[in-house]
Order: sequence, then C-alpha cells, then structure tokens
Amino acid sequence: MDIRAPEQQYNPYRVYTREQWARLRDDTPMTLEPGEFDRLRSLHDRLDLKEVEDIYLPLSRLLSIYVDAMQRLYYAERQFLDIRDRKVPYIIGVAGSVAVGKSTTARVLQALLARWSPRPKVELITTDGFLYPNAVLERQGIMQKKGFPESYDLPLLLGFLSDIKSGRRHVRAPVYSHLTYDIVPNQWAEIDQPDILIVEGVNVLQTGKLPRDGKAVPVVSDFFDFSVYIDADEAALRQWYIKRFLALRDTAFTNPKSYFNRYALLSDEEATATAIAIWERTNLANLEDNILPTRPRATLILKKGADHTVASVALRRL
Ligand SMILES: Nc1ncnc2c1ncn2[C@@H]1O[C@H](COP(=O)(O)OP(=O)(O)O)[C@@H](O)[C@H]1O
Ligand SMILES: CC(C)(COP(=O)(O)O)[C@@H](O)C(=O)NCCC(=O)O
Repeated sequence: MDIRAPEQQYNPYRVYTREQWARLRDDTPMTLEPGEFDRLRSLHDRLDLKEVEDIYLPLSRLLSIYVDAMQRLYYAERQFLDIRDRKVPYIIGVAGSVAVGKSTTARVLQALLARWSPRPKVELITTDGFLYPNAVLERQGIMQKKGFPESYDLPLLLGFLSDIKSGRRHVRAPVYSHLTYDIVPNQWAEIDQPDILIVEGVNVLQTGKLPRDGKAVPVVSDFFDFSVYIDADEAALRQWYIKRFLALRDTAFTNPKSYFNRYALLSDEEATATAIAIWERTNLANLEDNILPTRPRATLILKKGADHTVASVALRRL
C-alpha cells in the first residue's frame, strides 16, 4: 500500500481536460468529409465535427508518432539481429463497456488513420465474432453471460492475433450478427496483411488467470502496440443502453429475423424495464467484474460525459 499523500503518489497517467487535449491537434488537417459522419456514427452515439477536431485529430496525431517510432525501432532491431523479414502490423485495442460507443471510436480511428500519407491499409475487427455460438452458450448454461470472459473462444482469438502478427496472409475471423444475436455460420472476415489493425471489444484488455507454473500463456493485449479504454459513469452507460434499446425496439427489433423481435411490441415502460433487467443482469455485472478492472491497463483513457462527448483524456506515461 502506498502511504504517501495522494498528490505525492506516482500517477502512471498524464490527465488532460478536453480543452488542453484539443490544443494538441496542432496543424493536423481534418480529412473526413462532412457526409462521412453518419456512416461512422453508431445508433445514438454522438459524433460531430467538433468531437473529431477536439478529440480524434489529436489522437490521430499521437498515434502517427507512436506508429512511426515503433517502425523505426523495429527496423533498427532487425538490422541489429541481421534479420530480413516483412514489417508486422501495428495493433490497436479499443476496450470499454457495452453501449459506451466503442464501435464509433474504432470506425473514426480507422477512417482517420487510413488517410495518413502514404495511405496505410487499416483494418478493423470486433471480438464479438469470437463469441461462442448461442448453441454452445446454451449447452453450457451461460446464455445470460454473453460478453463475459467465458463466453469467448479465447484460443481462437489468440490464434487469430498470432497469425496477424506473424504476417500470415488471408487470416479469417468469424462474424457476429447483432440482428440474429449469434455467430453467422460459414461467414468470415478476411484480414490480409494490414499496416494497422484495430481490435475492438469489451474483453480486449483482460488477462485471465495466469498459470502458477510460469508457463507462457499469451493474453490478447500481448499483441497490442497501443490501447484505448472508453470510459463513462455507470449512470450514463445505463441511460445510453436504455435509449438504444428503445430505439432498436422501433427499428431492428421489428425485423422478424431479430432475436429481440418479441420485444418490438413492448410499451415504453415495458421496454425500459426489460432493458434495465438485461443491463443489470448481464452488462453491468460484466462491467464491474471483468471490464472496469482492465481500465488501468490501457495506454489511453477517453472519459465521456453524460452527453457522450469526451470530457477528459488520460495518457499513460512512457
Ligand atoms: N440488439 C441489437 N440489434 C442491433 N444492433 C445492435 C444491438 N445491440 C447493439 N447493436 C449495435 O451494435 C454495435 C456494438 O454495440 P456494443 O457492443 O454495445 O458496443 P459499443 O456501443 O461500445 O459500440 C453498436 O453499433 C450498436 O448500436
Ligand atoms: C456482444 C456484446 C457482448 C458486445 O461484444 P463486443 O463486441 O464489445 O466484444 C454485447 O453486445 C451483448 O450482446 N451483450 C449481452 C447482453 C445484451 O444483449 O445487451
């Protein structure tokens, strides 16, 4: 235990207000077209020009420094070891609660990084593709634990990342559908030697239980060069989850193929009660037990306020 006064304790992060962080954009140009915002934004997430200018352009600038430095280190080490092989993809993890807006952040980063010069190949993968199919979750009695560590095929995810890092071509990842709430049979996303890969999911900073015998067991973040945790207070997350559930009731849930089709005819009150029940039973429990504890492992923490915009940024010291 650190018995020093809080102000004397070592803080691994430098913390910036939104205004301080926004100034770090410097002369990074805006490369997104106005029409692209709708495509990048998830349901009920907030994303406007100011958010990209104040938060994501400084982050894009910082990432370009990190990627550049890593490439130079990589080549210097290759020279030292007298090895000649192709460069490895730079991997960025995006973590945070269900409904915090990970998908939007990941898509904005993908769009901004892909416009760097010379144009890198930037791919994006979500870890929900590595969830076990519903049939398996049902057999194991963990359908209500979707998103918990035990609901993912971790060896498959680790194998995928290892293939990517080792420069393999045409690496396949399974695909998840939010509509059917299940893995899509016989469908894969193919990742072919990207320069940068963004890996988004609630579980990406989890370590699991490390073996006591010292045997080497990789964890997902061993493959990351940089990671972002998107943070928000529980009260805000709960509201966003309920709001999104109500919006989905009127849209996606009305599709007969939707797993939640039975909720399409619920009244506002019934739908809110259902959303709160799912939130508390599954997503909040997962946040408290398995997601929030990984926050201190991130390179960068984006803290959102109740209006979905980023209020402060914490960057881990090198
Ligand atoms: N039941 C659902 N039906 C259709 N789309 C959904 C459903 N649940 C979530 N989504 C969409 O799936 C995406 C991922 O959501 P989620 O995993 O909660 O992460 P985040 O909100 O952090 O991006 C979001 O774009 C969300 O709007
Ligand atoms: C699939 C999810 C765990 C999110 O996974 P992620 O892509 O963030 O790894 C989540 O969207 C989910 O389905 N949660 C289960 C409870 C619910 O239906 O909200």
